[in-house]
Amino acid sequence: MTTSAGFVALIGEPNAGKSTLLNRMVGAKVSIVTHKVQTTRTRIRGVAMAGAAQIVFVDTPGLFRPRRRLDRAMVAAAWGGAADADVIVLLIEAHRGLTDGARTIVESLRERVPQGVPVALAINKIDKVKAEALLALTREMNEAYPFAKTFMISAERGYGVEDLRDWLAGEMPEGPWLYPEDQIADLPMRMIAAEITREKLTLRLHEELPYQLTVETENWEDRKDGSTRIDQLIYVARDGHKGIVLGKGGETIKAISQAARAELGEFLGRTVHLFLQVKVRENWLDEAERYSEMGLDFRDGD
Ligand SMILES: Nc1nc2c(ncn2[C@@H]2O[C@H](COP(=O)(O)OP(=O)(O)OP(=O)(O)O)[C@@H](O)[C@H]2O)c(=O)[nH]1
Repeated sequence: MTTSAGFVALIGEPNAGKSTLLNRMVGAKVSIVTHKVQTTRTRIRGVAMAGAAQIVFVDTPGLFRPRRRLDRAMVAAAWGGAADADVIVLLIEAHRGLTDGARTIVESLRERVPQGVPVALAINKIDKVKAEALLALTREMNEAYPFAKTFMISAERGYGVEDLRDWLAGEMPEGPWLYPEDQIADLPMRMIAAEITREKLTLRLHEELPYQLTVETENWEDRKDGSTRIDQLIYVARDGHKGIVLGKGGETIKAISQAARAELGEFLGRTVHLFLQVKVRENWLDEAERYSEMGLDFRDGD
């Protein structure tokens, strides 16, 4: 059997459905889906098998106009992933069409994609629009960029996802697999656990706050009785935020902890004891160490 393996970068505006698509192709929840935008901070990878081909997905943070330093690091990470990939998939939303944001990404594709790297277009959320609209959008997009192929999909419902995966499989360069077949994600479990807690925080807290906090898994202990103890630290930027995260009488943090523990337990298939601690770290947004833990490059003076 001739094996093949390679990297696929999924790019698109925040909320395009990258995480949903990745989860579907990989078949396990490694990337976090929420209704809020800009939730993906780290370059989360998943590995899908299609016949003799191994497809390693790089799920990039949403590409948007960078303002703050953290935003800029996220965008740099997103393009970093795309530049290393064998294939790039641009995901857009069918009902939103060629938005200003999508146009900006297309312009960047022209500038940044190395020669010979195919870019496929995946028009997602086709469950939201009529067929005529799709044809017009396909034409418009292909006039804007020479896409190697166009797919119409619904990541949520699974339409067209298999076609996309099979095509990607065919594009993978010949070579040995990069990961053992049974290993679905190379993302360290600690990071996944931190992402799950951060998702619960994002869902529970409002507006600005979630972007100013980060979660780290400090300790992981698989116990003999079949349970796992996980200790995590939640860093907030201000003293006032700590009170918000804890809530009255600790109600908020308790609810977050319960939700995260339940999901972690389901994910790991074992009983989880989760211990959360909130710490104020005024300058965490400017600390290099926090960035590398999120898998991002910290550029001083940016
Ligand atoms: N109707 C519909 N909704 C979808 C589809 N795919 C994804 N969604 C929804 O779109 C929202 C955003 O999806 P995500 O997968 O989190 O998007 P993302 O591109 O990873 O977003 P960021 O992490 O912010 O970059 C979620 O509420 C999904 O349920 C689809 O095919 N149809």
